[in-house]
Amino acid sequence: MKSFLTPTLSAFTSHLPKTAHLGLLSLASKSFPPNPTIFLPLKPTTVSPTCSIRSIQSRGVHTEQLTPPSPPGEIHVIVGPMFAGKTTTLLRRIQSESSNGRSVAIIKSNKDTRYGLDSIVTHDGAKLPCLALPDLSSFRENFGLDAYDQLDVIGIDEAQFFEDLYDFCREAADHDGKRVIVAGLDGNYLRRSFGSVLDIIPLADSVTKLTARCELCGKRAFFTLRKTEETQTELIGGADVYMPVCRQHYVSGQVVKEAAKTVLESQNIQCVS
Ligand SMILES: Nc1ncnc2c1ncn2[C@@H]1O[C@H](COP(=O)(O)OP(=O)(O)O)[C@@H](O)[C@H]1O
Ligand SMILES: Cc1cn([C@H]2C[C@H](O)[C@@H](COP(=O)(O)O)O2)c(=O)[nH]c1=O
Ligand SMILES: [Zn+2]
Repeated sequence: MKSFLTPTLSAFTSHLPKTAHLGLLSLASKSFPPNPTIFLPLKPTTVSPTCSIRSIQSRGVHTEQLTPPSPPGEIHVIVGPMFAGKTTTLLRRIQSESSNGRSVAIIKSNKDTRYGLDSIVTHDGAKLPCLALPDLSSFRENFGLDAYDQLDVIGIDEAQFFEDLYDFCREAADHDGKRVIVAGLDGNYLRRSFGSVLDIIPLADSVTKLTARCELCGKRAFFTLRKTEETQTELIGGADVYMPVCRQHYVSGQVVKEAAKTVLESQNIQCVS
């Protein structure tokens, strides 16, 4: 049977290097040499159509539906507890893409104000410039429509804070041909799915789950224990509020927290009565 998905239009061009977005790239290269070389925009090569637009139309098929998008992009997801090296891994991959001559940009949530809004910073202090945004849908406009078109790779840090993660990643990779590298927490302090990070797993080319070291025994840590009493899901903080723990110490840590809560509550009741 003949497939309707056979390439038909010259828009199926080879995946070519694009002009770098010099603004961000030159900023980035200050922190991460070597500087990528200048790109010469190459002439797109075309694939001979196997059937014309008219022949498709004459079969009563909407051409817009068949108009091929940009060459397919990719989605790579990096998850794990806090202190596992997610941001470090994201920075390294972005740095490597940039060194290979690709135009890159990094987005983080503007909810995380720990290190200012113009850079993403690891727990070790390594950093790269970024755009801090309330949502991902505002990225194209903030970044500039032309600059967006030239972009090859988009890094997203603190992905758990973006509600529109799924739609953005799907559009950027499937339609706009971008390579999207996403880093975020898969689980919150209660080990429940956090934001939309797990929702994008079915969209992903690759998923990397990193581990930290348990702060109490040094074994591999898969979870993040909140050390404080707060119960809201989103609570910005670092080692002052959270620690990475193994399964055994997550369970015992929660037991200790529950016991402390019970004691405090009973003391409050005694004080009031
Ligand atoms: N309990 C901890 N407190 C502070 N820093 C830590 C702790 N455990 C590990 N680190 C440091 O944090 C680094 C990872 O930082 P980062 O890439 O920002 O992690 P993530 O983005 O996963 O939170 C590790 O290489 C280590 O040096
Ligand atoms: C577990 C957990 C974390 N957060 C916050 C705390 C930090 O601001 C970020 C995670 O940063 P990292 O780069 O992964 O170290 O998320 C939260 O709001 N709620 C939680 O349950
Ligand atoms: Zn442990």
